Amino acid sequence: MSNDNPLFALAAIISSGVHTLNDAYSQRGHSFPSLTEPFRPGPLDDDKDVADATHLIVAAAHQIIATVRKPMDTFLDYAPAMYMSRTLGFADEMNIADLLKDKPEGMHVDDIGAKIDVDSVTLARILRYLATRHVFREVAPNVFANNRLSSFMEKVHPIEEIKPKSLTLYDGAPAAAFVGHATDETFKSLDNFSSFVRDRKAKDPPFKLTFKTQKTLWQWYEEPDNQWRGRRFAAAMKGFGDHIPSSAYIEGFDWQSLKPDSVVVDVGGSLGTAMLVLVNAFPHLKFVVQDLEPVIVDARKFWDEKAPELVSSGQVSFQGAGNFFEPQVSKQTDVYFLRLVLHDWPDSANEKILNNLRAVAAPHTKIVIFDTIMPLACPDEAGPPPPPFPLLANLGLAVGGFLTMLDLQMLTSFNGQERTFTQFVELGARTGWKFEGVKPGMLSAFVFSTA
Ligand SMILES: C[S@@+](CC[C@H](N)C(=O)[O-])C[C@H]1O[C@@H](n2cnc3c(N)ncnc32)[C@H](O)[C@@H]1O
Repeated sequence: MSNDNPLFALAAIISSGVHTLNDAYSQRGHSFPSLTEPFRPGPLDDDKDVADATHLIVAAAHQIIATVRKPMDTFLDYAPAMYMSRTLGFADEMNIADLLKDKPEGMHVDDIGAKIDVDSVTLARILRYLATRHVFREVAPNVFANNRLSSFMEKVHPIEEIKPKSLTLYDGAPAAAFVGHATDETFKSLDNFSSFVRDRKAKDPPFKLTFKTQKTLWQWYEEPDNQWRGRRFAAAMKGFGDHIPSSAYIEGFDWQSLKPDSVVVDVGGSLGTAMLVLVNAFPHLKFVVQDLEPVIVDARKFWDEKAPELVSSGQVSFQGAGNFFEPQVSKQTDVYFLRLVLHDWPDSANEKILNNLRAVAAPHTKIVIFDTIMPLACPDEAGPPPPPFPLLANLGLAVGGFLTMLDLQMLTSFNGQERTFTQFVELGARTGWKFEGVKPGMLSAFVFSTA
């Protein structure tokens, strides 16, 4: 069987990847987690070899489906993908995963429907749509149970304590938080996606057009009725951040080279979760978490719980007056750190943010930017090494899938974007920052010095 043949080559990638996963788990005395059972954290969840093999399997499996399926069948799947968003959003709103928690035998739709006051026949149709796509399981006719995917949407609070729209509803529940965020404010914003893209002069993103506001998403989250949504967004961000290995932050910059008591300012830091990694690894440094005031209120609470001793010793401090479009209040800082900040804004806004930092920089100041690098779907000399034939250069759904989704999410919510390597370097050059190097990864670390 020739591996020049795309179908055989894809099948071989899947087969070899499955062997890698199986070997990795059996060497640890485990079997690969079952899709049927609820999610439990496992010893290899963050293992790099497992992640690499998984990427290849996912990229190849998706490509083999696109190859063998009749084109019309693929469009019948892709075009109505909104039902996936809507049914997931519904399951989250109705806390169905929480209702099914610890019930391996499942619940009949009559009982679920009675609990959430929804017609059981319609409910069965919704849950069957999801179960067909491996979210929930239909264990007997009209009886549904959690599986590995649906259980991952459980919230932390017991079902009887869940109150819709409460501030802490999504704390510690990143999957539910992401589902809620994507299927609520983002999904609604898509009503104006096409008109925004077709209007070449448009500055206001679909989000502003849909919600008829001049506020940014961040300012909108500060409104009393939306604060729970802002907190939900922070929970989703934290979940994403937790998937980035600590080594990415530790190795992304030569922190050890900084003198004792050097100051690192986390600009637009939200809760400052990235600083939690750095403060433990580099206790000779001081850290300041900067954001808008309401966010800093939450950040203080987060640190008071996680590491109160670092707050009382002054090693970690907070600045609520950290609007990055105003002159920077922490002047001549050693390092300004920006994680997933620049992708929220168009180039013009990024120029203001970086110019404001440049205006108060000392000659030795560095900026460290953690953001994604947008990979192309075709071979690219500036990109990562090419994957095995016939996979797409960005590994299709496995890697490019997330990044292209995030890029459109940024466009929809903020008129922001994920940027290519060259776009970052040029942005620095336009704002007085000289590119020094990049450490590529799930989040890449760009280092710039004063030009
Ligand atoms: C995508 S989040 C990234 C948060 C954090 N850096 C992280 O990686 O978890 C962007 C952050 O920018 C903050 N932000 C938005 N507008 C801001 C402004 N004008 N000044 C300072 N921070 C702002 C938001 O509150 C939010 O916490």
